[in-house]
Amino acid sequence: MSETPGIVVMGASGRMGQMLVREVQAHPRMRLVGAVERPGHDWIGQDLGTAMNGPATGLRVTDDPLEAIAHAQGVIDFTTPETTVELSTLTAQARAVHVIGTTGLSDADIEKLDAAARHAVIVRAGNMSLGVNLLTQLTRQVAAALDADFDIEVVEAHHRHKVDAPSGTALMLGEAAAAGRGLDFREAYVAARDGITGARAPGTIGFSAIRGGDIVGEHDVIFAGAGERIVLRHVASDRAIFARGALKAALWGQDRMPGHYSMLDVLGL
Ligand SMILES: NC(=O)c1ccc[n+]([C@@H]2O[C@H](COP(=O)([O-])OP(=O)(O)OC[C@H]3O[C@@H](n4cnc5c(N)ncnc54)[C@H](O)[C@@H]3O)[C@@H](O)[C@H]2O)c1
Ligand SMILES: O=C(O)C1=N[C@H](C(=O)O)CCC1
Repeated sequence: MSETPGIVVMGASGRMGQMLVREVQAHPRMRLVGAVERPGHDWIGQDLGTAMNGPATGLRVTDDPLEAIAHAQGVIDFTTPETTVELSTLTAQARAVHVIGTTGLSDADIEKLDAAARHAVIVRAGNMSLGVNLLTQLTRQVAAALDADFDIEVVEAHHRHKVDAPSGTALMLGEAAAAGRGLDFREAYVAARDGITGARAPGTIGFSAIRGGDIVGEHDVIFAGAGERIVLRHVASDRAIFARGALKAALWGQDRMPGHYSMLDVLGL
């Protein structure tokens, strides 16, 4: 294992991309060796530091992931499902650890990631923060402890630019609740209610999404019974929590066998 693995940040100009660039640059045991953006983006060919309105870094932003990954040990990828799936074959060929924060992946996308993970390490989570991963474990425990008289609802809120719903975090929490209660997640899942919906079906897990302003990410798991209600809540106020989790995953993955891992593996939860 390299003492200071070379890291590529995909989607370097994005909300998470810029946060990741700063965190990797500040990390004592990592080197930033590449920054990738989509073809046609304004930043392509520019010095990364200058593009971020700071001092020059000597690293040019590229639209060629293959070139960027060639000398990297880790790739941190918070982009789009299409980009993430395409990238997974390149990271697998390069045997680089692929840390995936991208959400909105379909089942078919995840199957493709599983195939890539036969050759290299993938660490993927809809939320890379310690707090949310701990909350998934608490959610599972509470769901297991309460009987079916407590209805389970997941409510999430994010900024106005978010393109997928329910959030990756909400899905993680819902899956944990389903596992705790012994439900089939797909059968339990109810994501939209509008009009005359009829009374709440027993054994379901409902999802509601709020989008607005600059909300970083808020999640409530509600267990609503007769006469009482338990609410498990996580509030993110700084995207750095996601970036730091991703860096931890990139380091953790360096001496692992190929496989498709989660943040629970990284954090030992
Ligand atoms: N897992 C987590 O902890 C976590 C936390 C925050 C965000 N996310 C997810 O990360 C993703 C990105 O979120 P964001 O808010 O940073 O979005 P964003 O739109 O600000 O950033 C995405 C970046 O990816 C770039 N991109 C798109 N296609 C590309 C390609 N082919 N090659 C290289 N770059 C490409 C875009 O140009 C953009 O700069 C979303 O799916 C979001 O849900 C996950
Ligand atoms: O800003 C986003 O987009 C976020 N996406 C993740 C999700 O879908 O849960 C994590 C929180 C922020």
